[in-house]
Amino acid sequence: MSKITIIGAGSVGATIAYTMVVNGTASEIVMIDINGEKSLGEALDIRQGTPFCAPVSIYAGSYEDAKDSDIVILTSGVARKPGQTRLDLAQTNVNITKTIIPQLVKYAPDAIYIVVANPVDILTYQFCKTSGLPEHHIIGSGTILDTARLRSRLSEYYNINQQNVHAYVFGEHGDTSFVPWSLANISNIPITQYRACLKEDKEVLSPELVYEEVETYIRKSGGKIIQRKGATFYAVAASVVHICKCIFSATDTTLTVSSMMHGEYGIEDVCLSTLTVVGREGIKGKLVAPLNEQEQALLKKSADSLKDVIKNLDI
Ligand SMILES: NC(=O)C1=CN([C@@H]2O[C@H](COP(=O)(O)OP(=O)(O)OC[C@H]3O[C@@H](n4cnc5c(N)ncnc54)[C@H](O)[C@@H]3O)[C@@H](O)[C@H]2O)C=CC1
Ligand SMILES: CC(=O)C(=O)O
Repeated sequence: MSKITIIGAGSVGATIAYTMVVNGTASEIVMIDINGEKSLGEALDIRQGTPFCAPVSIYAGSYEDAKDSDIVILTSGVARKPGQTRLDLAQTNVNITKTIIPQLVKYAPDAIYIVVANPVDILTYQFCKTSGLPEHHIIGSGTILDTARLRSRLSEYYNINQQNVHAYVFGEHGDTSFVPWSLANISNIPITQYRACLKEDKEVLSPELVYEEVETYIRKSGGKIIQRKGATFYAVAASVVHICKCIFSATDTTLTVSSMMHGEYGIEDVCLSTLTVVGREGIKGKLVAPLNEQEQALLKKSADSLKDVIKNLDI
């Protein structure tokens, strides 16, 4: 038996719920939204497809229904408008989260929390600082989505299975994110050497991969999708459901998710994404993977940029 509560039944919350039902991720899913009609409608629509899925109870509820949840997912908030940065959203969504935290802490004090609403690193920090819950139970989805975008882009470029691509996006889920290319490899071959190892396909891969272009593509992906269809929700839903699966499977898994820094890479008192081990109890630890000097400086820059935002917020 596994119970998940989703706060916010908008595009992201509803798509997470749907993805979970189709994947059989949980046996009970509660959807809570300030707009009760919306959560009722979404839960009903998803429920009517359940005869074709693994048994699941999915319903719209109130905070009381979050009781005994294993995982609570926070997607409530205002979404980015075209042209708006994630940080522009900060105080608005901090204020929304402020009203929600006391109710969640009251009914689901033992749950593992996954923060998805933006700006995700700031809201994860707010959750850590103000909820009183253990930090290892608070996970921001962070750059798991950016990492998925990177892996899918590299797999397209090299025409290779995404699962063979091991590359990560670190830092803020936002404009100061970056790829530590020194860690990136395909099937254990450092990415810088991979092209030279290819025998037949080199000509279809020209021009050569330009790392900066890939990073820009990743950073701009969310904004470009929002411009085209108004919101992003499929890839983030797949990413969040993957985090839940890692938790339920109790198999320790490395993910780039956001959590409180405590001196790793000399950074503290801010939440951002580095390689993190996630297991049944939430965050099990962080891997301080070796970064070169330039990468360490980029991580520090990302942390400083988040701290600059935090100091101007009323959390
Ligand atoms: N971390 C990530 O990788 C991603 C984060 N997001 C973020 O997720 C959030 C949700 O995005 P969408 O679902 O597209 O937005 P949406 O506008 O479709 O849904 C937000 C939902 O939150 C609800 N809500 C607002 N205030 C609430 C409150 N006080 N209590 C309960 N529910 C409340 C609204 O009624 C609405 O149904 C946004 O902040 C967005 O930027 C979106 C995509 C990726
Ligand atoms: C909306 C957002 O944060 C993203 O798609 O990256």
